[in-house]
Amino acid sequence: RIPMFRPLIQSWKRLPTPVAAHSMRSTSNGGNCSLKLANKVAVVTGSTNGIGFSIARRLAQDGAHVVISSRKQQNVDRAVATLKKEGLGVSGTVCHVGKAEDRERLVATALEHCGGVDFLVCVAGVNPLVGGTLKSSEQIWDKILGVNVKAPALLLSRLLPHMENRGQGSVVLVSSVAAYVPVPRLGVYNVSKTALLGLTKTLAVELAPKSIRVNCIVPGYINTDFSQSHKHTKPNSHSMYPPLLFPYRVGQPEDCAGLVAFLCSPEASYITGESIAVAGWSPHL
Ligand SMILES: NC(=O)c1ccc[n+]([C@@H]2O[C@H](COP(=O)([O-])OP(=O)(O)OC[C@H]3O[C@@H](n4cnc5c(N)ncnc54)[C@H](O)[C@@H]3O)[C@@H](O)[C@H]2O)c1
Repeated sequence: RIPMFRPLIQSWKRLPTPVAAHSMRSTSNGGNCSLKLANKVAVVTGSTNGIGFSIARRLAQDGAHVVISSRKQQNVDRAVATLKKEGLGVSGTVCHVGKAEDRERLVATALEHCGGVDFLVCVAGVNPLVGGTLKSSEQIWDKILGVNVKAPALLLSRLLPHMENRGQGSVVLVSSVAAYVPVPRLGVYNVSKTALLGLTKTLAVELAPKSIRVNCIVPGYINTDFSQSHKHTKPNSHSMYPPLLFPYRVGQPEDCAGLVAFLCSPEASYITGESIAVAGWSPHL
């Protein structure tokens, strides 16, 4: 009825209903057939450490083949070896997401090993400067926006034809609560993570006709190397940060991984354009 929504409605008709999603789980196809992401392929950027590694492990535990990537070969080798030892289906390649040739190699690796891609999870993110927005050089702006915002969109544009071929797909971006409550001295980083909320909404609308869902997770303080190096931004250590509702514990990478696994699963087949906080806190309060 409303022309703007017609492509969305048409594409939703092609998404599996909850009943169809349930029957997908009982499809018999190899040893992992009972796992909800069996026969699926996931590309995860920034996945040799921290939140990305935990997401890679969880998607693989749920039956997906996961293509691991980050900037250094030795880190990729270590992450792949660790997960293979756990009996999980993973492969890997070096990919600095800010480099076009690395993004091409990541796409090529996924296609070579797996023949297609169902999920893209963009975890890689940087904050090379602790300082105010207006004190940031053009180089800093380019680096932070290039890696955190532009790279997920450019990588997805290369993967899109291969995701479309699979019939349906799921993309998950990784923002930060700094998008809702700017952390003082993380100026441009705050801006980049806010931009990801907008990118999520725009891509969700643009890709719905292709049956690809786009959602965003919004971590709070999660215990990783990255957060250790930004300790001064920890909640409750700064009066401007919103109070945690679960002050007795710190967020763990696995808290993010569980949500990503859900967003990629058939159970989330009617969810798109959402940004969900994993923060022991909610921006809706
Ligand atoms: N840890 C937190 O408290 C927290 C909170 C909010 C958001 N985040 C976001 O979560 C994401 C992951 O953070 P983390 O805490 O797991 O960090 P981490 O430092 O533990 O891991 C980051 C991973 O990204 C990789 N990486 C960094 N730059 C890259 C690049 N240019 N190309 C490819 N890979 C790259 C690293 O090699 C590493 O594997 C980031 O986008 C970060 O902004 C983290």
